[in-house]
Amino acid sequence: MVAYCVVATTDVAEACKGVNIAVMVGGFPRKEGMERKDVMSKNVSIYKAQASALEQHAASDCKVLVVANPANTNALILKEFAPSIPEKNITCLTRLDHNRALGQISERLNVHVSDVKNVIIWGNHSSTQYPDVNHATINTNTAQKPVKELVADDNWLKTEFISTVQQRGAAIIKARKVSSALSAASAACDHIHDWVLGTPKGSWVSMGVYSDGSYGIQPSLIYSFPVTCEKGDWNIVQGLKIDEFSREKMDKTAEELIEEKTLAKSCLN
Ligand SMILES: NC(=O)c1ccc[n+]([C@@H]2O[C@H](COP(=O)([O-])OP(=O)(O)OC[C@H]3O[C@@H](n4cnc5c(N)ncnc54)[C@H](O)[C@@H]3O)[C@@H](O)[C@H]2O)c1
Ligand SMILES: O=C(O)C[C@H](O)C(=O)O
Repeated sequence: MVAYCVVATTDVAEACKGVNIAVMVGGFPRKEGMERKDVMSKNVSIYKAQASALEQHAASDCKVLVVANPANTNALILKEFAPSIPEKNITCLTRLDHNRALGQISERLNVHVSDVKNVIIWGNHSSTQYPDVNHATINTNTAQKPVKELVADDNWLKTEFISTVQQRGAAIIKARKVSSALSAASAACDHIHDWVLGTPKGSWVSMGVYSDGSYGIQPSLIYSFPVTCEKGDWNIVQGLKIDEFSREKMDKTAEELIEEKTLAKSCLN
């Protein structure tokens, strides 16, 4: 028999005691008209305190998923102030953007969302993120076909598709006056599920992870990459061909993360 027990507490030490998986949703959320980095100073101090609590009280193998915005930079602050948690155990949520990209393609092609795979979200969970379908495929009855070939509209893929995914969070806030809830929770479950149990063979997902310099992205940023997961570990998918259009978009979102990192550091002083 498995015994479940929920501890509801406002004591951060008690909340972090012995945890193996920490999903960090606490924070000051973005309101209509704000960019995610506008909530930086409030969240930097929250993440500094929560990192220290995890550092002191969490299990040594604790896996951390930062959801609260600005998610990538909050995760970076958390990493700085929880030095004993391995850097591979600190991630942020871009799976929501990944799922949104799958959803846009599935609608466009009128196929089931589970038949679309290997989209990529590069970079920041912000309006500079780069949703990339260059390597994405669709399962048809007979074969796997490239999304680019089936959509057959490069202009749509390079403009409306990208901006719809980039702006989806803002569109939800405009419509609801609060940020996405169920889709974000579902994406957080997807992220942890695949991280712990593994990604299906031949598929990857997007996760915000500590850059090791792959694809020329500056190390020491939390940047969203395509990853495969196995036995509780993620690995960045290597060797994907990057064209000039993608390179520019990937660098632009990295630049924003470098700016956020500088801003976050200035908030700490
Ligand atoms: N990465 C993503 O894909 C994604 C998706 C949806 C929402 N978000 C972000 O997730 C966060 C939560 O969103 P929400 O709609 O649930 O917001 P919310 O305001 O309903 O919840 C935030 C919670 O944080 C708590 N909080 C405030 N200060 C705190 C502190 N110092 N320590 C601990 N907790 C504190 C608040 O009491 C509140 O319960 C926001 O930052 C939002 O922007 C991210
Ligand atoms: O956009 C936001 O601030 C909320 C969330 O990050 C989202 O993408 O829905």
